[in-house]
Amino acid sequence: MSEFQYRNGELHAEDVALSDIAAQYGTPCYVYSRRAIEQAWLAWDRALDGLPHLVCFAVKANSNLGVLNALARLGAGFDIVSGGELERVLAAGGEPGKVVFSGLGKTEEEMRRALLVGIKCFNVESAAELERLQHVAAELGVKAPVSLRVNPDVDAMTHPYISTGLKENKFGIDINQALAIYRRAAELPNLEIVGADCHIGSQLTDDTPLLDALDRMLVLIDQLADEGIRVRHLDMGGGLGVVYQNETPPTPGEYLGRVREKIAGRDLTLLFEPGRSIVANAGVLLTGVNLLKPTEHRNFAIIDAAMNDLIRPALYSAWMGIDPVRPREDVPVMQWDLVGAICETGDFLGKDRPLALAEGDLLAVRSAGAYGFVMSSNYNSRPRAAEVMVDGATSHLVRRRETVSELFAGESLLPEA
Ligand SMILES: Cc1ncc(COP(=O)(O)O)c(C=O)c1O
Ligand SMILES: N[C@@H](CCCC[NH3+])C(=O)O
Repeated sequence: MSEFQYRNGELHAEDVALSDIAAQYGTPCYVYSRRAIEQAWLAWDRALDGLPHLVCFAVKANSNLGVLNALARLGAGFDIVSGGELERVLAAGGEPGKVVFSGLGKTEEEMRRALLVGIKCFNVESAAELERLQHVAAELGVKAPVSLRVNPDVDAMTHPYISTGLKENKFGIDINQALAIYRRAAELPNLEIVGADCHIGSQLTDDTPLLDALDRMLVLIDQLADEGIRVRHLDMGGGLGVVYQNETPPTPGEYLGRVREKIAGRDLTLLFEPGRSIVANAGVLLTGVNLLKPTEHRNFAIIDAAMNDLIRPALYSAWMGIDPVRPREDVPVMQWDLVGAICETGDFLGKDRPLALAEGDLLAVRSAGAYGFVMSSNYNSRPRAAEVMVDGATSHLVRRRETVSELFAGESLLPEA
């Protein structure tokens, strides 16, 4: 059940009215529900009950320290893709031994830091990265735990920008080359092969491609075993879709039930890296209506959030639900384009939405907990929004709104002539 519900004619986050949050922290503002985040992670964890497993939240989906801290307290693992994400996990109280490091461009410095704090595994995406990791681990005199991220060449049937498991995508090691690169890894003295992994794309609304990828990974694991290379864990990445509009993705329980059948009888620890399915529907972007501009052709509602705050509609033509915080009946319903104040025609959060609007109204952009704030920018020198975590009847500011002077901190004027 959503933690964002109408009560007494007003949209609430858990037990807090969104209008109170807007009054206290201003808009635009991201609002997360701690209960929703916890329930979503627990749904994954409980569906794997009885199997050795670790559910590693994909930090890229939402890296706010408050969000990571809530998950760390549940015992979550974390999937990171940069040194910056590693530092966030550590600052949020995450256990380094539950961190897997994905990403195709790890630097020596990032590898060194991850080895020193003792992460669980490096998901290696190329032969060149393997050699680099060997070199860094040798310098430190340690063994690096390694899994190869395999590109299984399956079509995730999702938006092309978020499909990652096809031969033509830049991610992972071609499944046909995986055996050879595993053999090489087995020869390198400062590497220890611990796993195999893949991630084929995001916002998958059907689990057939995920299960096809699983079949391919199991064949590879058997081939490796025939060569005496034992893989202890299989990491199937993230990718499970959520409902934005009228999609019908499987629940984690349904998907993992099918995974369970396929791996029955195997001595394998299962890892997953869900991002969106943990946080998307645990967050909204709260925004105010700044000005109304009805024209002969379109009706524009200029809101105080823009594509710099939430880029999904502009970047992927993503549809996000947009609801009034306090629905009103004193003005007629009209078709509105909800646009930001940025100088780009692509700066909209929704188009053709039937809404009854007046200046000063508050709107909630739904399903904004994943790939929302993390993809925000300062374009048009706009300070980034605040982030608030609701927990029952209380709210905590988990990131304050940026100030304008922070926008140019670190920049400098030219030297005197
Ligand atoms: C390697 C990796 N793991 C996990 C994820 C998380 O994916 P999602 O948010 O779709 O669950 C991604 C992003 O798609 C990814 O690239
Ligand atoms: N940013 C994308 C998902 C990217 C997945 C990252 N591997 C989105 O909002 O849908």
